[in-house]
Amino acid sequence: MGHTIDVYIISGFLGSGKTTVLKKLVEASRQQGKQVGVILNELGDTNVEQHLFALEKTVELLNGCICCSMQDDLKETLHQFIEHQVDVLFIEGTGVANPNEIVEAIVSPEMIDHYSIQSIISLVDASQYLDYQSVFSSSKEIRTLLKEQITCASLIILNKVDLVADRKMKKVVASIEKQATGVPILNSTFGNVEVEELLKARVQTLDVNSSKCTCGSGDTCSHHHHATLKAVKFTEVPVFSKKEFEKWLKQLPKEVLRGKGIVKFDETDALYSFQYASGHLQIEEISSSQAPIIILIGDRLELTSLKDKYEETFLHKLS
Ligand SMILES: Nc1nc2c(ncn2[C@@H]2O[C@H](COP(=O)(O)OP(=O)(O)OP(=O)(O)O)[C@@H](O)[C@H]2O)c(=O)[nH]1
Repeated sequence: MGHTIDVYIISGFLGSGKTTVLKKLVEASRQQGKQVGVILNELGDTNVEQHLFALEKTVELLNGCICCSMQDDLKETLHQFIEHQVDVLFIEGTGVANPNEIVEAIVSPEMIDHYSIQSIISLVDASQYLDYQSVFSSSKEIRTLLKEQITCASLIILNKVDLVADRKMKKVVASIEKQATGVPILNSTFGNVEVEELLKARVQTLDVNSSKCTCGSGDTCSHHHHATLKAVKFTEVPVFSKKEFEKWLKQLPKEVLRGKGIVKFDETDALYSFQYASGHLQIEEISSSQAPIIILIGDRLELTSLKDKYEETFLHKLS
């Protein structure tokens, strides 16, 4: 048997910190002299984070989820990476991906000799976890999905602990431990855990039909969770003042769980990438030639009213 490519699957709900951890993994592997491959998957048809992995062999799979509707694209991409001769491949699923389905593609007869799964790293947003688990503030689809991501993991990174008080943290940890017995859990802020822990080989033989994965109990995994989680994009983007942009984000309905994109502000000529997750906004200047865009992702989004409100707020600037 020839060269096998080590694979790491990075899973976790919307905004939990997957890309933040992926950057660390890529950097560490590069420093070890490895040829790195990256597969990025987005629900929408645009990736606003491509500038982050400009040095890597990166394939973006857009407009669907590689765990279901894009399984064929994932397989084709896996074939391509065999030709590319990379040493290590990182696969970041969408925030709504079921990692078990990605595993299945990799352990398929045609791939199994070329790839070796090292770890399924699941990010959990400690600041939102209890809300997402609650029947009062979250949908059944989200609860099921979170459970799948947690129970299929070989390592859980409990991220965003900086946003959580100690008492709440205890509840979060107890709940996760109950769902993922024996799976190591590492607390982190901005994915800051020992990189050796992230890169450790934690998957020996992977039985995708093992009872450990809640979704792998049969050969049909229903993907009803994707039906309610949607991405909406705005491509007509005005030049904002930072204040009005923040104000608009803050008033979005609670169904909007995640926002990201590229915007311009009238204070400067620069282009900015923005990330809106866990109710927090982060803005970073970027050098990119991408056109401004705003992407919102959420559960049962009322697309028409979101669009109307956007136009109502910014119409005077758009024309
Ligand atoms: N306060 C805080 N913010 C964090 C932490 N980790 C990541 N973030 C921020 O949360 C936002 C989302 O992080 P990402 O790494 O893009 O999350 P993701 O899981 O890739 O998000 P999706 O694109 O929705 O799949 C970014 O603004 C990050 O800088 C953390 O530990 N604490």
